[in-house]
Amino acid sequence: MRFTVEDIDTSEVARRKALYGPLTEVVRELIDATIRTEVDDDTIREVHAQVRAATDRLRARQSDGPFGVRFTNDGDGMAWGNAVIGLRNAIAPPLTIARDPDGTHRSQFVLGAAYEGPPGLVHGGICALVLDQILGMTALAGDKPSFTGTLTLRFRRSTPLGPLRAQARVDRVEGVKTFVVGSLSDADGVTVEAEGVFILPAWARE
Ligand SMILES: CCCCCCCCCCCCCCCC(=O)SCCNC(=O)CCNC(=O)[C@H](O)C(C)(C)COP(=O)(O)OP(=O)(O)OC[C@H]1O[C@@H](n2cnc3c(N)ncnc32)[C@H](O)[C@@H]1OP(=O)(O)O
Repeated sequence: MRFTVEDIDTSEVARRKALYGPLTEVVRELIDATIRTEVDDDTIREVHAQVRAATDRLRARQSDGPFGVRFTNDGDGMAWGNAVIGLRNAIAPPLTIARDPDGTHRSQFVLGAAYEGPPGLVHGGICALVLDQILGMTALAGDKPSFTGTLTLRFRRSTPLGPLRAQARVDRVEGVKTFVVGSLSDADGVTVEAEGVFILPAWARE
């Protein structure tokens, strides 16, 4: 499992964020444009070649696997490949998840064309993805890992593509198990309710 420490300081983290963040954002836009474009065939073929060439340039030097979750000596966490919050992951919406003083975690975000299931609606698996992340981050206590054991969803009504909110809070802790509840909402209220059991794995227990 790739939890690693990188010997870099906060200013180097900031430099990398400024470098990779805009690249990820433009690739994210490219995904949306690829779904929605109605330009002519020749333009599609030209852009295909340009994107192929750009991809080959990036691949000229790359890591031999996923990004992993890296920490700096200053304790900064870099989950930059994460499918929901990853700074370097263009398929991440991405979510910025804030923690209230009472421990509730919240996020406001927009899901566009890349997250469609039924027409105009968010794919159910994407609802699960977002809720797993926010419930999982809510379950984290200090530097202890916490893995999803069970995630239960109730889809109360369809979730429209567009601006959304998610929130989560710890319901209770029983030994190595943290029970978290949360929801996904649109402007009219809750669309999906979630309950999760997050577990400190045996290999991480003292
Ligand atoms: C800003 C950057 C910061 C960086 C910071 C990192 C950020 C990065 C993001 C973090 C947020 C990630 C949010 C996504 C979270 C995932 O996506 S995690 C990935 C999906 N989950 C998995 O892959 C888990 C796979 N399963 C496993 O690894 C193991 O089965 C588990 C769940 C760890 C449990 O195994 P175990 O440790 O051997 O557990 P075990 O000792 O048998 O049982 C312990 C207790 O749990 C119960 N239990 C066991 N399995 C289950 C289960 N599946 N369901 C319910 N209860 C269970 C047992 O009954 C037992 O209960 P008690 O007897 O204590 O009452």
